[in-house]
Amino acid sequence: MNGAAAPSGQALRLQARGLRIGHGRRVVADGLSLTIGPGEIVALLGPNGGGKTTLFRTLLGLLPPLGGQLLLDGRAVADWPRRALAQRIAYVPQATTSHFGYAVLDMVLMGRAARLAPLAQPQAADRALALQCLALLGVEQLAGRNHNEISGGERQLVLIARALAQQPALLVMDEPTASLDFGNQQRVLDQIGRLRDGGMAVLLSTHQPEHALAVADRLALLHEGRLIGPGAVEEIATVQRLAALYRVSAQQLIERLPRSWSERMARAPAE
Ligand SMILES: Nc1ncnc2c1ncn2[C@@H]1O[C@H](COP(=O)(O)OP(=O)(O)OP(=O)(O)O)[C@@H](O)[C@H]1O
Repeated sequence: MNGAAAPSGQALRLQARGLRIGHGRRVVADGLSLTIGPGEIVALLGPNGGGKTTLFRTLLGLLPPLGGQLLLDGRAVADWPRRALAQRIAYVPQATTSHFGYAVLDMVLMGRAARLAPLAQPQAADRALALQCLALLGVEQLAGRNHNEISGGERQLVLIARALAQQPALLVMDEPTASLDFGNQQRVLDQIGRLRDGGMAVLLSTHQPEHALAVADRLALLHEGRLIGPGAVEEIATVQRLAALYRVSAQQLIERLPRSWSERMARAPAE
């Protein structure tokens, strides 16, 4: 990773133990345990409605855990001041339009908020960094455009640039390649790999198992309210497990996945 969006320099460890997640009294998943630390990419696969976003929002302190333990560097996430948390963790949500017609550059500058003194305005250096982050995603030409008047894929890239401008130690990305064309999917995956190489921790969800294979150091499956893993990709992604996860036959799964993926899974231990 070049210097533009280098992590803040502090090592980070996010740890969930026996976590129960959900909305109000509605439990979505229970008994979830995972740890993520510097310089690794953990990918999460799961069906629609399986609880990936709910888990991410809980890890980010945006939803209260319904049970279990959630610690950032040994301290409960709920006890971290929001500003300090925002200096450590950035979130790339699924792309949506905003009610306000912000310019793209201003959207990215919002990523600097936790790094500025309270009520301070962004400075030239913040603007330069924001532009650099847009350039990393190949969309610096959008800087002056209205955020609501760009395409869904462009918005996705801008949201990633905003998260990079935050210079987090952990980047949580909810389906970062959804709505991107083939080339931009590849460029975003390459960029995520460079962030990891630069020491950032990355937790991402995807509906494309081959993307997890391409970048993840460890893989987890969120299946019927339980977390399988995180563990080595080959250990976790067996044909049987993925077929059950997506409710297809093993044959359908193998036919649909790229050959590189099915060959790698073929080496996985049988269940
Ligand atoms: N705000 C909410 N209030 C109540 N239930 C919710 C809320 N948001 C999501 N849910 C429910 O929680 C469950 C998990 O949803 P979640 O969005 O976490 O799944 P997901 O794995 O991210 O799905 P997708 O892959 O479709 O984005 C679903 O049953 C969903 O209907």
